[in-house]
Amino acid sequence: MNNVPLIDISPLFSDQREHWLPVVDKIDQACREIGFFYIQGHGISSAQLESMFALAKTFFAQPEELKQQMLIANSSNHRGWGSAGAEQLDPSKPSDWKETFDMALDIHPEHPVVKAFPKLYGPNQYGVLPGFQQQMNQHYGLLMSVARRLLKAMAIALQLPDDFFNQYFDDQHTSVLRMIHYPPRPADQVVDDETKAAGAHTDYGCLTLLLQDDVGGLEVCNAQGEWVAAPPVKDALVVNIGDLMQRWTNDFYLSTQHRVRNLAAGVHRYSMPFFVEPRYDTPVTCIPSCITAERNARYPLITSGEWILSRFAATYAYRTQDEG
Ligand SMILES: O=C(O)CCC(=O)C(=O)O
Ligand SMILES: [Fe+2]
Repeated sequence: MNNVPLIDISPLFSDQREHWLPVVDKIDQACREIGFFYIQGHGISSAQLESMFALAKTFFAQPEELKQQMLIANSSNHRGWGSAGAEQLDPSKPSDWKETFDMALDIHPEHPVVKAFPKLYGPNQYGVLPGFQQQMNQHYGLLMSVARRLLKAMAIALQLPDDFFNQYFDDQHTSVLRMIHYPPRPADQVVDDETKAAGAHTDYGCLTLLLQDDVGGLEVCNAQGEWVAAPPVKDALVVNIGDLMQRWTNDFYLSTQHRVRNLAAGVHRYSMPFFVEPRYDTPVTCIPSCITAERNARYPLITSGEWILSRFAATYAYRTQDEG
């Protein structure tokens, strides 16, 4: 597959199962062949998406000292603001140049689930921007309802009960809404052809729903190892499979590498990935329909939370320091 397919998911709003099935097939095919697809007809309005870009611009334009008060490194559960350059280990080889903001379900520090798993659950850090908390939470809810339809479609495709995945997305799921700002690099940074705005990686969780602005630069590595552009499509979201879903499906659904090309001088880019991740104690073990005559189960049982934390530890220096 040398392009990222576009799927109209509006039939997933029907309560008649036969309307779902053609869309289920398209999603299933995209997940197996490239692990990436665009969705249209997802029900989130153009005005809502525009308002989120406006919010991101206002948020990241706040003074540095206000953003410092929401520093993600001060959060035990990975919420808040991360500065551009925080992960800059070798200044002669500039890597990702982006600032970020992460939020998820906000759970009181005294709640038992926070006591049990303090690295994934707990409060958000929103700062002081008026209306910010409310708007982020509203958008989080809208994205989660799109994700639930996709998870149901995948359950149908994989011959599971309709709510198989959604049962793990109750009031303790760990999905994260992230806003990203790629600012222009400082003039003294030396960049070469290999420098990317976001280096090649796979996502950790089940699915990612990405909203990107109209700058472009997102690229996806297809099964033949070729980098394919995933340019902005107005009002569409880009959906991709993450490592946890690849593992759950015994490598039938592909968690595909992707990256963002380095930006032209002076250009700002904004994007918003929504990382769809189930509750911590979700048992992830090979789905029966993904065991075939040619393919035994490839991975032992793991909980979603253990998996996500192991991937975090490999990525964020500030987390590994205190984890030894
Ligand atoms: O900014 C983008 O378009 C992609 C971001 C991404 O892949 C990620 O944050 O995982
Ligand atoms: Fe990603």
